[in-house]
Amino acid sequence: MASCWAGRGAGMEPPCSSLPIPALPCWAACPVFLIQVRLQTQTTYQGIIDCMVKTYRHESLLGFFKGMSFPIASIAVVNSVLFGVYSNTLLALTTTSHQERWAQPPSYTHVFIAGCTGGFVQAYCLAPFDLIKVRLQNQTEPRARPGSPPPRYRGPVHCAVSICREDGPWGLFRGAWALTLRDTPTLGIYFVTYEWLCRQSTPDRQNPGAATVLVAGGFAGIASWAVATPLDVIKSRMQMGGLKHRVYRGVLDCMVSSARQEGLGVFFRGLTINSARAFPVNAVTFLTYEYLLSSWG
Ligand SMILES: C[N+](C)(C)CCCC[C@H](N)C(=O)O
Repeated sequence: MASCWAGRGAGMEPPCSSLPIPALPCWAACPVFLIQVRLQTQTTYQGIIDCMVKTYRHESLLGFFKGMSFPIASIAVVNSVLFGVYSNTLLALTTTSHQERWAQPPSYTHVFIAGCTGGFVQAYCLAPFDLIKVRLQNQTEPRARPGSPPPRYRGPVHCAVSICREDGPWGLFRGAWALTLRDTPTLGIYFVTYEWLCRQSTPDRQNPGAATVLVAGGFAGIASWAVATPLDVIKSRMQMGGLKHRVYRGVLDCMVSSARQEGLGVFFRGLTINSARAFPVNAVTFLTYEYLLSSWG
């Protein structure tokens, strides 16, 4: 069996099914994504509970799952790009193979550069999926209730086609620059936090155990979301530009006018809910990554 799981003592087995693991936390995380996006882009809610109650009253339980089928389908692709670019950049920078990664750990600078590179590349793969998710999640119309005005987008494909028709194919990349600014440095921080926590809690040159990987992955997610939230707010607002929001001239314009109108607190909207979601999602993500690396690497 894989090297990562080998040196950890008798009875330590890798998880039996690795690929389907992220599916469950992803679906469970849908309502959290929806609340986060609405809190960040709409001013009608007083907080998490208020947003949940209003969404439930107006759109029923199904309302919480709006806009997620498409991004969930894309998660495998986006994560493969991120982790693939990250580990290959690290390989190119350090010439240490995956198997020797814990015995000859790369420097934190190399981990940071590889994380930033992965973040930069994945941002452009993620951009169209994320745009569609944000647009659909911001539709507050109840589903198919006779007599009520129809929502602007009927589903992810209709949303993509409408954006292409209105703004051309590049319209699918609206907000992509803010997304790149959000993900490039914060994914560097993500991988550095993970590596640091693993190394702190594992004896020198040994592979981290499954519990260590889960905890380190969870905290890496929280740390990177804590830093990313201000730009996440800006990204979501720019993606909504032209719909419920005014069109911003750029990232800076969006930052300045949001802060002027709503105060500095605007940059931390969705932080609590993001962090609560980030722990389990990223714990499972890293466990799956380590398992796959050790069995294929
Ligand atoms: C860089 N940024 C903070 C945006 C995301 C970092 C973690 C990515 C993970 N797929 C998640 O959804 O939590």
